[in-house]
Amino acid sequence: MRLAQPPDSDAILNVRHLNVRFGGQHILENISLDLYREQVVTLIGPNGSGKSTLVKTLIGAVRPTSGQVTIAPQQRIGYVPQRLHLDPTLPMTVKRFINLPRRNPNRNVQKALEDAGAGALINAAMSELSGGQFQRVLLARALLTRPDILILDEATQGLDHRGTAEFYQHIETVRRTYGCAVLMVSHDLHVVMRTADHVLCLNRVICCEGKPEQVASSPDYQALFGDQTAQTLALYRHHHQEAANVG
Ligand SMILES: Nc1ncnc2c1ncn2[C@@H]1O[C@H](COP(=O)(O)OP(=O)(O)OP(=O)(O)O)[C@@H](O)[C@H]1O
Repeated sequence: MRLAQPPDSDAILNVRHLNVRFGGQHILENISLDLYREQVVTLIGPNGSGKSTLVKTLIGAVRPTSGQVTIAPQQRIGYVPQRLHLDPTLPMTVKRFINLPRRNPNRNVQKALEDAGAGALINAAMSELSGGQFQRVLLARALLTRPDILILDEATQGLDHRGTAEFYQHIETVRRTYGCAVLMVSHDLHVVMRTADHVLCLNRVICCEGKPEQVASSPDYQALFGDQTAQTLALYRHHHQEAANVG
């Protein structure tokens, strides 16, 4: 049972007893979480477990049936969606896209693109970008607000291993440069184990949470992710052991 907890005043985002129903269906049930400055929290869970719905509730795109989402005053949110479809016949440069719906000073646009690892793409056509380049442009767009909280909904979907690894390197650089908290949905368990400070495993309810290693060895997590878990965890332990031996 999850006990009622008061919001943590050090957190920059609090969720308390959040419930979302669509029609008669309970999609999210009694979700509570805290996000702290510079913390990386990763949300994992099987398909249809409510990850995107939770993210959309946090950014205000879905209204909860009950419960609270509280964001500390003056905290700005940057959001990188799972996917964005643009009409490929629409002639649009990266610069034009990134200035929708509002124009930004050129130096801000260039800086955001550089921070997202897309500095050379400002005059490229959106329709000619690779999947990885496209996602970096979406990241740059989210950075224009200089976010305190960066929220990413499976931003590496469709990227290969290298593209995924590169994208998460940019996220790590961004977290350090902007000092922002990161909340991301990820299916890539290797990335989760390596990069997250805190993992939330969602399956309508939060079925387990904690440091990556704690979550990976939890029976609830293993019931959801099975063998993949054992392999990921073994690799994670191996790397950490090696790092400890070197250090
Ligand atoms: N607007 C909506 N109206 C009705 N049902 C919805 C709506 N949005 C999502 N759902 C349902 O809510 C459930 C959770 O969906 P959600 O997209 O949040 O899951 P997810 O964990 O992000 O899944 P995936 O890993 O496949 O992206 C699904 O059963 C989905 O069909």
